[in-house]
Amino acid sequence: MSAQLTGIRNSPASSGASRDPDAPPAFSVSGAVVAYDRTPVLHGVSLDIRAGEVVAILGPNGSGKSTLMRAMLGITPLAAGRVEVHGTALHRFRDWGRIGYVPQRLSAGGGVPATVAEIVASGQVARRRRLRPATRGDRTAVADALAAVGLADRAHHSVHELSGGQQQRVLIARALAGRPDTFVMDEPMAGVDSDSQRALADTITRLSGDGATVVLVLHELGPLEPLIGRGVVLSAGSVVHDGPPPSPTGACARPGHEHQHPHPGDASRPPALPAIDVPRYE
Ligand SMILES: Nc1ncnc2c1ncn2[C@@H]1O[C@H](COP(=O)(O)OP(=O)(O)OP(=O)(O)O)[C@@H](O)[C@H]1O
Repeated sequence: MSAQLTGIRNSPASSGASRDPDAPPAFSVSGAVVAYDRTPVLHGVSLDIRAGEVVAILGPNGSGKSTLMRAMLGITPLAAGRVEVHGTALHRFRDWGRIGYVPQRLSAGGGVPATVAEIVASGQVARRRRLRPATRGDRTAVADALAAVGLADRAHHSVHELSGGQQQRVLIARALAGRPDTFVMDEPMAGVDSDSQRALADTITRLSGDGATVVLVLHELGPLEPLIGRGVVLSAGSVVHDGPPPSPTGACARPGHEHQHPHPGDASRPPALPAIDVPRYE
């Protein structure tokens, strides 16, 4: 998809707002606590993400990255704390057309038979008025998004015919098709080949240049490294670093390092700046 991705026309619908220095943070999280089965997995996380900022959420497996993203979008309820989205308390926020969410892979289509184009068009629902049929502009946006991820020729295929990496690209296209100005992407590079990762990085760079806010869960910065000035590192449900993304160190810096295990000394290490995962995508 590399050459095609660079041709995307996906100017965020509200990029002007994102460039407004007086705009409220895209996300303001304070004291967020999330518990599953009464077991807390986020312990009072606080962070602001400015409109127009590109932020990587980093940390070991199970540290709470996906949970934080889902809590920021109201998908997972807070046990305590508060989230505001573009200046509005989450429970009052209605402008979901501004938000493009790329969940972790393999939820595209679920068990329902759906074509690639249908899944991508579902990304426009929040922007459409009820019962309004798709306009030519809507169809163009779907075609542009599919071209951007190199799947234009798969529009009418069942999503179940696609590989895991292609399904991931469908989820990214779905987010692009709604032309949001705020992207929340949970490991968008996972399962995507390295050429496509670079092309996707070009798209995210362009979206950022247009003023979009981009929050990404990443295991490694990879081709996005030049774009990411801020890394928020979670460890065991708490923020242990918020600033320039720390470099992977030691064995964790080795290309292809699998992070499915605790590091020696993890238990005793002070929660200062843990080594960053550099796992290999399958
Ligand atoms: N729906 C759920 N029900 C119960 N426990 C959950 C659920 N989702 C996540 N957890 C647990 O919450 C903790 C944080 O999980 P989470 O997926 O947010 O971490 P993560 O940092 O995104 O991990 P990974 O890098 O492996 O995706 C883990 O211990 C996980 O097992």
